[in-house]
Amino acid sequence: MKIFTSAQIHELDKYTIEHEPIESIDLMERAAKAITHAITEMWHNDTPMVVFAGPGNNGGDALAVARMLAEAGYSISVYLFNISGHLSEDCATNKARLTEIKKIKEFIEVTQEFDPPQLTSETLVIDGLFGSGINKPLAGGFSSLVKYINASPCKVVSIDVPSGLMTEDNTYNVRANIIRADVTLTLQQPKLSFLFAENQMFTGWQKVLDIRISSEGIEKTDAHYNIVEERDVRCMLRGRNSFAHKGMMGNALLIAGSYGMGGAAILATKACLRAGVGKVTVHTPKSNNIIMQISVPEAVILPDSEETIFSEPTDTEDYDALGIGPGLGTSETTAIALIAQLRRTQCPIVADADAINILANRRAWIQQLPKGIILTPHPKEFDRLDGHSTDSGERLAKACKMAERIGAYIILKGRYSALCMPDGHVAFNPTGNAGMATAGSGDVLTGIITALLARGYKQAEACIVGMYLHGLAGDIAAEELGMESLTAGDLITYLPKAFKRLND
Ligand SMILES: NC(=O)C1=CN([C@@H]2O[C@H](COP(=O)(O)OP(=O)(O)OC[C@H]3O[C@@H](n4cnc5c(N)ncnc54)[C@H](O)[C@@H]3O)[C@@H](O)[C@H]2O)[C@@H](O)CC1
Ligand SMILES: Nc1ncnc2c1ncn2[C@@H]1O[C@H](COP(=O)(O)OP(=O)(O)O)[C@@H](O)[C@H]1O
Ligand SMILES: [K+]
Repeated sequence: MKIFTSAQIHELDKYTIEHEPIESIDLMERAAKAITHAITEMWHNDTPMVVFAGPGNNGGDALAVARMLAEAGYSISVYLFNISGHLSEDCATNKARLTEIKKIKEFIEVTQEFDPPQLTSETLVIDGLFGSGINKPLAGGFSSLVKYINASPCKVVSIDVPSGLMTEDNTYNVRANIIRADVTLTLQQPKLSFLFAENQMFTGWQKVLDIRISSEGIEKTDAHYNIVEERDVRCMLRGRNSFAHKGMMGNALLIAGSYGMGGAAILATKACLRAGVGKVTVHTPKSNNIIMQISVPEAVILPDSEETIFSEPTDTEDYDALGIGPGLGTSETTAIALIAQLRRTQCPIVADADAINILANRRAWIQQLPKGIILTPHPKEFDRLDGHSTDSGERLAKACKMAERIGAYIILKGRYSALCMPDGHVAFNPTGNAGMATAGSGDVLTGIITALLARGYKQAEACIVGMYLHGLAGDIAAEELGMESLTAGDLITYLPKAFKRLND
């Protein structure tokens, strides 16, 4: 699913109006119907409702929704903020339509002074102050109103966007002046900023309402941001030839584990095998040899000459992919070996965890990484690599720049892991859940992506399929076990079911 910027949303609106064709006011009516329907499904008609409408089309939506709810028997008070004396055309039309009907409890047009109504825990506030047209942080009277609503015990449903939240970049926004909604009913597609962890407190529960924006327009518009969908992943999955033998299914090399962190190597190795690789070899310190042999008898172990750390690069000629980093440690010897390893490796690489931490301590090296390398940092690891970011938006922008600059695929891990590609595009992964916030989950992802690379998936596909399968395994595990007790090992156990669900 493409995620458009507010400028693109505005253009697509216009495209739909021209090409469907549909009058602008009728498109607003369609949106309002969808919003009203969603509200009536969630709140009974004995809920007292207060609508706050702004001067633009978000306010227009709110006025149309107020009319529809009043006609459905809800008790509605409406405050329309017309401070500058100018309403958008469709907002003005909806004001006229609203004032024609008798069923509204009260309609107040605020032009100067505003005496806020009491908002009790029974009240539902419908927030239609500002939507995708906001162009600067809220201030003055609007910020006071937002603070008043946020401090009240009422429930809040926001139309399209919580008022005050920018659809993309909130780095310089004033967080106290953004509505904290319980529910956000967003039109057509989630906005980019909804995918960032720190904005969940503003959007609350999100529901996307289809308002039938021109599919032709959507098709024609290139989006930098996409949310991966199951059908995309199904198309990318490779089948198994019935004559397949292990030599055809990829030969993977993992370099992982140090003394005390052998578990990371075990998790990555097991995940690699469960992701369908033909053969996996694990280069790990001597002290892990027996542990590995016992834990993963399917793997070949290549013990390092050192007892407790990775110290010498391996020849990669025979391998189809390298996964490096889980539990590796960051000692000086390991750092030198890692850099030598990256320098001599010819096959596709995924570098995670301590491999990233080592690079963060030697930033000059980042520029020399092999083209097409996959890096899988969590937010802290990325900050170590590229400096502190104020928020997820800034971090994503930096990751995109780095991916372009060094020709890498960077997966910024999180609720919606973001794959930043060298061509500037970003794919967000929708699967996964909070049960996966447990040590070792990332090692499992590294194992999966290494396997897919070894099986011949191109970098972008390996990342997209890998992220999706990893999250889906977590979702199926959570369906059966609940989130609380989930461990990284469960992700491996449920990987077969994830594959099966996608293959069926
Ligand atoms: N395809 C779509 O997405 C559709 C969008 N519609 C609605 O239209 C909305 C967008 O409407 P608009 O583009 O009119 O924008 P908004 O209604 O979000 O706000 C625009 C108005 O707010 C003013 N403004 C912006 N930032 C401000 C600030 N910080 N302080 C004070 N005033 C500020 C602008 O000057 C303008 O008057 C969407 O959010 C949605 O609710 C629907 O009506 C129909 C279809
Ligand atoms: N709340 C969540 N929702 C979805 N996925 C999550 C969530 N928390 C963690 N994950 C996933 O789990 C993995 C955690 O990786 P990471 O932080 O590197 O863990 P570790 O270093 O312990 O292996 C990432 O792939 C991330 O996307
Ligand atoms: K809003």
